[in-house]
Amino acid sequence: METLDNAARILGDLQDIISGIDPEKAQAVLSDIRRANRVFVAGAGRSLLMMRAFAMRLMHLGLTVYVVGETVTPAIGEGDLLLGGTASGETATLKVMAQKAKKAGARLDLLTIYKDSSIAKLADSVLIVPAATNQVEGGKTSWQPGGSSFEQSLLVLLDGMTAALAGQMGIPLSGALGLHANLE
Ligand SMILES: O=P(O)(O)OC[C@H]1O[C@](O)(CO)[C@@H](O)[C@@H]1O
Repeated sequence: METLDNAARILGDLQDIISGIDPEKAQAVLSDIRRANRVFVAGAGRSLLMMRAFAMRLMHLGLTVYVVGETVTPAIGEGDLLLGGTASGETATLKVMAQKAKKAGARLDLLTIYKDSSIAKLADSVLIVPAATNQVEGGKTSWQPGGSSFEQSLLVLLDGMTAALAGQMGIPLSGALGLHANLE
């Protein structure tokens, strides 16, 4: 039962976190995704895994999307969007990517907990995910390790965004898997 009690506690936390997200800011990111020539997603560790999952869904919807760091990911430039996911907003590798993307003329949207973080300060648009980490930094402290509550929130938020995007593009979600990899 301990496992299921913990899972239920996570679901309760997620409910609070998701309901604390600004819907207008979420729509702004969604509009940026639709407007972009190409979308590049980036992050580190488990945050990157969640961004990867979102990239797959954007591909399913027919958008041109790349994961930064993949061998086949091309140069970013004007008209493109770099969408970063980072709990701390301070991860060094993502900061360098953000700086380079801005220099190349791309737009930078960031999903993070901290609006005053150094990567958030570089961003054109910041969507705050009011999760917590296990660091004691002024605000909340999570009972879970590292950025777990942020990472879980990211997956749920981005799946919600996928459904909204599909609706706005007139694509039935149930039929959105036609482009899914057939070599697996
Ligand atoms: O989400 P952030 O703050 O960029 O941190 C990423 C780090 O967090 C982790 O995803 C673990 O929670 C690590 O794998 C990674 O190093």
